Formats: sequence, structure tokens, C-alpha cells
Amino acid sequence: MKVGIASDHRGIHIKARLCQCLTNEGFQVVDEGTDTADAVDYPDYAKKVARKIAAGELDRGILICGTGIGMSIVANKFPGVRAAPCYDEVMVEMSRRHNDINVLCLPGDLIGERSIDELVLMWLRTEFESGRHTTRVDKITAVELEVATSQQSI
Ligand SMILES: O=C(CO)[C@H](O)[C@H](O)COP(=O)(O)O
Repeated sequence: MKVGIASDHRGIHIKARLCQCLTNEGFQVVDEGTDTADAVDYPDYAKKVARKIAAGELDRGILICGTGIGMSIVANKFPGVRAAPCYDEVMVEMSRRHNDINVLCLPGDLIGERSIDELVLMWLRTEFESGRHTTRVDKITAVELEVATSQQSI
């Protein structure tokens, strides 16, 4: 599985740790920065990963900012991206089982470095349940198409 990862300045320590962990676990990791503590703007990094998810160049994405919120707002602008901020086991598990999210947005300010590896591995390994949830995820895609093709009727 090919996983893209990016963070702003508030997530660099978690990103570095996750790159190491995921590589050790056999995932193909694409690191899109940032790599220093210099302040950057999260939209510039969210779009690097989200664009590649939309283009089918990555299977999953992980984005880290202070809260995960800004990264998710940007990522969800891209067609085919389903991104959400998650910070505990329940959110992470349900985001895969029910929503089939393909971009996990993590709050660098709120999440402990020690628990992050297990949380992300759980997210990468949890399957979408399909069934009734497929109908709903398909409706998300339909809404996306509606919005893209008929802006004036919204
Ligand atoms: O969480 C974030 C966006 O959702 C950002 O990481 C946060 O807004 C950056 O703030 P600052 O410039 O004060 O470091």
C-alpha cells in the first residue's frame, strides 16, 4: 500500500515517527514535507497529498496539523478524497468501517506520540464494512459530481 504523508510545523515530530514506523511495517511511504519547525501554511501541504489521492497515485494519505481540522478541510476539496480528523481508536476505526475515509487527519497538538503508531496502523488495516455503507459512500460521490457539474443550482 502506498501512503502519502505531510504535516505543517505542528506535526513534524509525529510525521517523522510515522514515516519510520510505516516503512518498518512494509508500507511504501511518500513524504511530502514539511521537515523543519519553520511555520508553514497547512493548505500547501494538504494539497500535495490530496492531489495524488485524487489522481490515484496514492492509496491512502495522512495529514497532520495542530488539530487536523485545516488539513481535512483542504483535502476534502479534491474529488474522491474522504478525509476526517480523528484522534482516538473509536474515531479511527469507524472512519474506515463506515465512511471508507482515505485520508486520516491527525491533531499534532492533542495526540500523544506514544499511541500514534498503533492508531495509524489500526486505520491502515481496518477494512470498509461495505453493505449499507456503500450506498452512503456512493451518495457522497454523487453529491461531489452534482456540485462539480451544476454550481448554479446549489
Ligand atoms: O491546526 C491547524 C489548522 O487546523 C494549524 O496547525 C494551526 O492553525 C497553525 O497555527 P500556528 O500558526 O499558530 O502554529
